[in-house]
Amino acid sequence: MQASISLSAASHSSIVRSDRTVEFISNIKPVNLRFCGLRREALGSYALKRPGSRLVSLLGRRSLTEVSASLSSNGVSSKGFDYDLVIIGAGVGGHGAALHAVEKGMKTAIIEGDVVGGTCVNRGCVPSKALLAVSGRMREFQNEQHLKALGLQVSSAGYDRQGVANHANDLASKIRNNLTNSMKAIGVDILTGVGTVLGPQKVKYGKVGFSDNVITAKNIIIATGSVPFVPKGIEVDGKTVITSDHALKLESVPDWIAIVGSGYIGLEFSDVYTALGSEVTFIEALDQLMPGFDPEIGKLAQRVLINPRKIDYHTGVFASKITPAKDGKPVTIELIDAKTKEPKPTLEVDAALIATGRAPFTKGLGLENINVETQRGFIPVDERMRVIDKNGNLVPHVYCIGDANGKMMLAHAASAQGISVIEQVSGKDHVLNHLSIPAACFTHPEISMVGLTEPQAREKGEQEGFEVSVAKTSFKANTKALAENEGEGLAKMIYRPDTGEILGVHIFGLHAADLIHEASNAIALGTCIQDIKFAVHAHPTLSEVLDELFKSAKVCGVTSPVKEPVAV
Ligand SMILES: Cc1cc2nc3c(=O)[nH]c(=O)nc-3n(C[C@H](O)[C@H](O)[C@H](O)COP(=O)(O)OP(=O)(O)OC[C@H]3O[C@@H](n4cnc5c(N)ncnc54)[C@H](O)[C@@H]3O)c2cc1C
Ligand SMILES: NC(=O)c1ccc[n+]([C@@H]2O[C@H](COP(=O)([O-])OP(=O)(O)OC[C@H]3O[C@@H](n4cnc5c(N)ncnc54)[C@H](O)[C@@H]3O)[C@@H](O)[C@H]2O)c1
Repeated sequence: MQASISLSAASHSSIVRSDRTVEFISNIKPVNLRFCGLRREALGSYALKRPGSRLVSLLGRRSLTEVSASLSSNGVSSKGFDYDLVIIGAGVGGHGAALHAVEKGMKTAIIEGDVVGGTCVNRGCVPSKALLAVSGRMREFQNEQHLKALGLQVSSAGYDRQGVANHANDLASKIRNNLTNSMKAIGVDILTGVGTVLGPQKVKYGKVGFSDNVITAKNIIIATGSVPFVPKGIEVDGKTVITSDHALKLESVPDWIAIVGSGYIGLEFSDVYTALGSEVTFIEALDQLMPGFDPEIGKLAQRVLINPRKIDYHTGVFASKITPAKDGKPVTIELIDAKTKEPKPTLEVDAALIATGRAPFTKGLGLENINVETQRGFIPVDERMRVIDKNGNLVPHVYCIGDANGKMMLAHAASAQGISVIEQVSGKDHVLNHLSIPAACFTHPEISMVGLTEPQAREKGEQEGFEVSVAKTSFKANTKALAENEGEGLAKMIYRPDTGEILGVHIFGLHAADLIHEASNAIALGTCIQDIKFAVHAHPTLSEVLDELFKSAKVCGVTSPVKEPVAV
């Protein structure tokens, strides 16, 4: 990206928060702009033409000179402190908090003990989605019936394992660089080493074996994330018994792999491995596969994502001991019944992927210095991410966000929690509604959800004395889905018929991960069904699945507040 003349390099880039915004900056070019010179007038005139843009909101509040000055430096710290904010951990949570803090004028530092980007960028969302992009195409190219229905002929589908692995690795490097540059450009101090809390406003950091640096900060955010959880008795060798950290490198594609745990990681990797030719055996401790999903969606997902594929499964069993392959012997998996603890027949497979959840990473953090005890490893926080000590009191000026607090182990939740904390420390009370945060599993087709499942909603309804209704629509009636020959899918909304409040939405089908946002935004903004049902959707699009869903809900006897018509 190029620097501007009237705005400094730092200030120009400071507007960059995501790839989309980078594009937006580049898109300014046609409006009176000669790169690499983003002239003041150009920026001003563009800003006026695009109401609602980030530039307009910045320029609307302050003069361009002020914006330029404040954006080109990383704030000035409050009196008596080295920084306004120190963040421990430069994963997506820490990154989201850092960017928002600088925008709010805070002098900010972020401490990272390993590589910038944390789990999501280096060992999670990013490389896994690169592998899933490949598995989606392989699946399509191998599906003769599907191709025939579209009138297509593909002679044969194949892949180069190292090429696929490189795609995942290259994507992670690219996003890691973007993340690092976005912080450097706005002057966030990226400090290298392990961070340890010395007190509510004091942190040390440094490389092991070197002398420590002590810094003070008005506020501290702990954002140290998580690592794979490996149950007792399971020996990981990184080759034949692996976690997602190893699997993402795709060093091999085993003929037969057991996946222990059928949550997000297990399910996404089953999609990757079966598309690349492996046979999969699921081992799941609970009585059903995908126990975290809405049961009806889970059932449909099993019918489409499990049963027709080379996948078998054992539910209600624990993997009590797993021994890696050695001296020509296969991987052995000893199983016990999850309830009775009776031994079950031992499995012998080529490899095993352990996908049994994640453990918070709080080692060496110095929590004892602020009188904090973890709970099952997680750092206890209240609804504002304020850390709670072992006596139940709030630790002043210390917050914890992301996987380390265990509220919702998702990348965008970590980042949203970080932004929420910054809002609070800059004087605006803010509580994040976790029931409005969407989640998605990127299988083919995808699964997405927001809010409560049907059983959770019914339980809440019983406790609080309200009725619960369910509306459903199928992808089979959607023109766009049928044009793509992808009519297998269901959208389901759980709602209150008395008020029109949306309690939860679950989608299984093509691009479900993108479709969920209309519902999650409605929940976040408190939009009721009787209002959203009049919103117009372009035809033919998959979004009409949700349009149908909203229209098919039966909200009784409620009228929304009358809104003044908006003149256009
Ligand atoms: C295979 C896989 C796929 C995933 N896919 C998705 C997905 O598609 N969508 C989604 O929303 N989520 C996904 N997740 C979950 C997502 O990756 C996490 O929720 C997210 O990374 C959490 O962010 P965080 O900032 O809390 O922690 P992390 O990303 O784990 O970052 C924490 C950082 O802190 C550093 N650190 C730790 N201790 C210290 C210390 N004492 N001093 C200095 N630095 C320290 C670590 O090195 C790390 O860089 C996936 C996870 C996995 C494993
Ligand atoms: N697309 C996404 O958003 C995405 C993708 C991957 C991971 N993640 C996040 O990463 C986290 C970890 O994912 P995950 O799939 O490892 O965890 P998970 O909690 O989603 O699923 C773990 C599964 O393993 C089972 N299990 C636990 N111990 C077992 C044992 N000894 N034997 C047999 N089964 C056992 C559990 O019953 C559960 O079904 C999740 O919280 C998720 O939010 C998100």
